[in-house]
Amino acid sequence: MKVFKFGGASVNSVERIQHIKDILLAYKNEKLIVIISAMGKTTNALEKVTEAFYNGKKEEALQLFNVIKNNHLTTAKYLLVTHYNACYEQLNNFFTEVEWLLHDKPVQEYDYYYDQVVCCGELLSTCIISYYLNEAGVANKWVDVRDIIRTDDNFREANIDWDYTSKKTIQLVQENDNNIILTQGFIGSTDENESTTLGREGSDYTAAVFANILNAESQTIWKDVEGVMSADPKQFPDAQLMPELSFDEVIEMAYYGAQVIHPKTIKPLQNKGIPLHVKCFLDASLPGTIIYKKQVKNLPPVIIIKEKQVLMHLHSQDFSFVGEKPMSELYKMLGELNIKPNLIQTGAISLQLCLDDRVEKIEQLAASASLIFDVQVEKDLSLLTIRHYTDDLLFKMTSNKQIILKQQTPQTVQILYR
Ligand SMILES: Nc1ncnc2c1ncn2[C@@H]1O[C@H](COP(=O)(O)OP(=O)(O)O)[C@@H](O)[C@H]1O
Ligand SMILES: N[C@@H](CC(=O)OP(=O)(O)O)C(=O)O
Repeated sequence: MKVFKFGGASVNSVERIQHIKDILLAYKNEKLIVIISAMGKTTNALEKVTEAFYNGKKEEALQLFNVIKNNHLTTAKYLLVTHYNACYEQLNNFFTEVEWLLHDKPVQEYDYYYDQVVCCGELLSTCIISYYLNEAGVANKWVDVRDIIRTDDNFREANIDWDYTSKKTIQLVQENDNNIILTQGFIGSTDENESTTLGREGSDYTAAVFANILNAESQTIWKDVEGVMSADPKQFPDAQLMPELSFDEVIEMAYYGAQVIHPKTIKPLQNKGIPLHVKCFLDASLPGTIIYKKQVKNLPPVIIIKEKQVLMHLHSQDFSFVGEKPMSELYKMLGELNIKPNLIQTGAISLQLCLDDRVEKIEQLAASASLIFDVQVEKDLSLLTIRHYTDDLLFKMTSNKQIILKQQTPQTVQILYR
C-alpha cells in the first residue's frame, strides 16, 4: 500500500487535474490511498464565507459561497461528460448543507462554524476528481473521510482518536476491492457527526495518519515544485533541491515554519520508519526528495521566512523576576488559546513572544496577560530563520533590515526584523 497526497496547488485547474490521471495511470496495478486537498485557494475563500456569516452578514456570506459554487460547477463541466449529472447531484448535496447553515443565526463558537463550512472544500474537490478519474479509466472509490477519521471537538485543530480511526481504516481497506481509494485530507468528524478540521494545510498529516495505520510502503506528496528546496523557490529562485533529508531535519524545518510540509506529518511516518517522498506532479520522472531515517550531512543553508509576525512585550508589573509562576501562568494562557509562539526570549523582568498575527488570538492573549504583566504589541514584523547558516549569508540577508530580536545556536539563527 502506498499513500499519495495531492495538495491544492496540484488540483487548481482543469489541466492539473487531468495531469493527476496520468500520474495515477502509471500506478494502475498498485494499491493506493489518494488524499486530496481543496482546489487552489478554496479554503481561504471558505474562511471568508465563515467570517461574513459569523459577523451577521448573511447575504455577503451567501454571495461569496455562490462564487465558490460556480467555480466548482465550471470545473466539473469542463472535466466531465457522462458522469456530470451524478456529480452535480452530489455537489448539490454539499452546497445545500452549507447554505442551510448560512441561513441560520450563529449561536455557537466561531471555530465550530469554521469547520462546518470549511470542510466543504475537500468534499467538493474530491467529488469532482473521483468522478473524473472514473470517467477517464482510473477506477477509484470515493470515501467521505469523516466516516473514517474520528476526532475530538477541538474545532480547527482537532485531535485524532487513533483507536477508532485505526479500526475504521483497516476495515475500509479490507472491504474494498478497488485499487484506489480516493478521499479528503484535512477533515474529520466527532462522535456526534460534527465536521472538524486538523489545522491549516493538514492534508499532509491525514496522509501520514493513513500511512501509519496501514504500515504503508511509502507516502508521496505531489507538489508544484521539484521537491524540498533550500528556500521557497517563489521567493528565492536560486534555491537548491535537497535530494535527501532526515526526518529530524524536516521536523525542524516544519517547526520553524517551512511551508513545504505540515509540522504534524513527520511523527506518524518516523514512528513506523515509512519514507516520505516529495515529488513534482508536473514531471513525475524527476527524482524529488526522499525523507527517511538516514542521517544526511552537508546540507546547504535552509532559509525560512514567516511574514505577518507580532512581537508581544511582557514586562513585570512590580519589578519582580519573571520566574516559574508567571511563566507557568503564561503557558497556561497559551495552551488555552491554542497559540504556539514562534520564538520566546526571556530576561530578568520581561519576556518577549513572537507570534503569528491572528488578531482575535492576539487580543485575547494580550487581555489575559495584562492581568500579570504590562503588555505592548508590535506588528508588521517578519521572522527569518536560517538553518546551517554561514556568517556571510546571515550578513547578506540582514544588512538592510532593522533587527528587533535575534536568537542563535550553532545550527540555527532566528532574526525578527522590520
Ligand atoms: N523549502 C521549500 N521547498 C519547496 N517549496 C517550498 C518551500 N517553502 C515554501 N515552498 C512553497 O510551497 C509551495 C507548495 O505549497 P502549497 O502551495 O501549500 O502546496 P500544496 O497546495 O500542494 O500543499 C511551492 O509552490 C513553494 O512556493
Ligand atoms: N485545504 C486545506 C488543507 C491542505 O492541506 O491544503 P494544501 O494541501 O493545499 O496545503 C488548507 O488549505 O489548509
